[in-house]
Amino acid sequence: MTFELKNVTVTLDEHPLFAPLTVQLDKGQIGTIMGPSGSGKSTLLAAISGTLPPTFDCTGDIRLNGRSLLDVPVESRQVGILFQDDLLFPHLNVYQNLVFALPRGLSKSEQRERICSGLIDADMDRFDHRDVATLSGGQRARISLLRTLLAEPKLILLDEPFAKLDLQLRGQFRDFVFNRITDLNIPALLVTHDPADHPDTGLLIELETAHA
Ligand SMILES: Nc1ncnc2c1ncn2[C@@H]1O[C@H](COP(=O)(O)OP(=O)(O)OP(=O)(O)O)[C@@H](O)[C@H]1O
Repeated sequence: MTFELKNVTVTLDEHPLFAPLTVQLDKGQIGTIMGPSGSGKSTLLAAISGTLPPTFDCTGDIRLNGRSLLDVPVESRQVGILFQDDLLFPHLNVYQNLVFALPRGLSKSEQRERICSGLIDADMDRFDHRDVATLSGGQRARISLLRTLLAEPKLILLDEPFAKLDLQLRGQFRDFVFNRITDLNIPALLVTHDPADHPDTGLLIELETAHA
């Protein structure tokens, strides 16, 4: 199995935030995590990406492509994250924002080729020198996704990435994201409050409150 959570929960002062979770996702499959506010959805994503604050502990096992991630440092996990706030660097242009994400060791021409082909794919081929502050919400969202994908993640985590987009843009961007995940053939976990975000072929995962 490509991605597995085995009896995973996150504890704060030894109290579990949610009931132990077991999930399996195959390549290209999207798991939609739903649950009440404060149930631990974002904290679970932080445990998977390796960015859990030290006040929390993670128990159980998290496996990606056959190996446990628990002892793997954050920079080696190959887990990409997309948030509802895009976190683009405001003082850099589109190209400069994207070049940061590329794997190390590429030549300048390889960097340019990957970025240009990504921009064409995002229907933004002449935007490389644009100041990110001048982009529309939908354009920012696509650049932000592109930045996540250029890092060649083996798993992608989506923390309410559609929440701030208006209804029409939301549907378009959602399709764009799901198509890229299918093309890359990597598993993805999506946190959302909107059942409409759940793809028909996806796996619905409900976070349940832990019993005392
Ligand atoms: N750094 C922290 N220190 C202490 N408690 C925290 C910290 N971060 C989050 N929490 C608490 O952990 C719990 C889970 O928070 P989390 O953000 O994961 O919930 P969520 O399910 O993503 O919520 P929402 O749907 O509202 O975004 C909450 O009770 C929250 O207050």
